[in-house]
Amino acid sequence: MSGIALVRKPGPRIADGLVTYVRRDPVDPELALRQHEAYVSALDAAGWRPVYADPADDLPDAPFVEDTVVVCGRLAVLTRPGAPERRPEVASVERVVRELGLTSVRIAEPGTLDGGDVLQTGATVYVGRSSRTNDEGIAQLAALLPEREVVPVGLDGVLHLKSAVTALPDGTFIGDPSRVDLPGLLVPAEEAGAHVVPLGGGRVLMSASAPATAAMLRERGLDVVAVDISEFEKLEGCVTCLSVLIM
Ligand SMILES: NC(=O)NCCC[C@H](N)C(=O)O
Repeated sequence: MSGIALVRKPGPRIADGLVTYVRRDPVDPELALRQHEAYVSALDAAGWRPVYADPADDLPDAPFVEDTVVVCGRLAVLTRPGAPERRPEVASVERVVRELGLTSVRIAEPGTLDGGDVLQTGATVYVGRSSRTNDEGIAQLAALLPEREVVPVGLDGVLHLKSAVTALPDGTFIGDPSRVDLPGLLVPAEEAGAHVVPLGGGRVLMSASAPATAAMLRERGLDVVAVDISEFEKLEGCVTCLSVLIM
């Protein structure tokens, strides 16, 4: 597999990132930076060349780049994040996607959309109706992707759709049926086991905090690469939200 991994380094204010559904735990910015480097190295080793958005050290949640852009083929849909304090993250991501030659379009007020709510699999795009993503944002995304079927999904008690469910390379959903309104879920052994980044072929990236789920997926024949992202998990981040993979 070869493509680009859009990422952004965490800054010194990472510990001030938003928390919504979890209690605030202290975050170590130095450790976060080292974990981020290892995360990027794992993507690079799997053939995803890192491209960095400009540092945004005054924006604590800026390393969670996934929320700012949804890439579908050569189209980059710049989001309008549901949390107003995250909206200034988008401009620098717009510059990068333009430099990469993607066509960029945007979600406009009063729509809100976080990329963490968007799960693409085949020709279907599932979008979580969350505290960050509203119906107007979902309608705008659907209008921007006329060749895809956009399916809204109800959520309960989680930040984003992909906090609760992702898709394995064969299209099987892995996630928590008590949190997300989707049928036929493979239930992970740990909460973080719901977060899988397909890296190409049978290889997937997962958090080191889901070892039993990793074992389960290895049993299914997948090649699991695990990375420790504890500092980002304290801020409700997961392996999916730290990058946007672009073919
Ligand atoms: N896509 C994601 O799961 N993003 C995680 C964002 C975490 C950040 N602290 C936030 O609340 O926006």
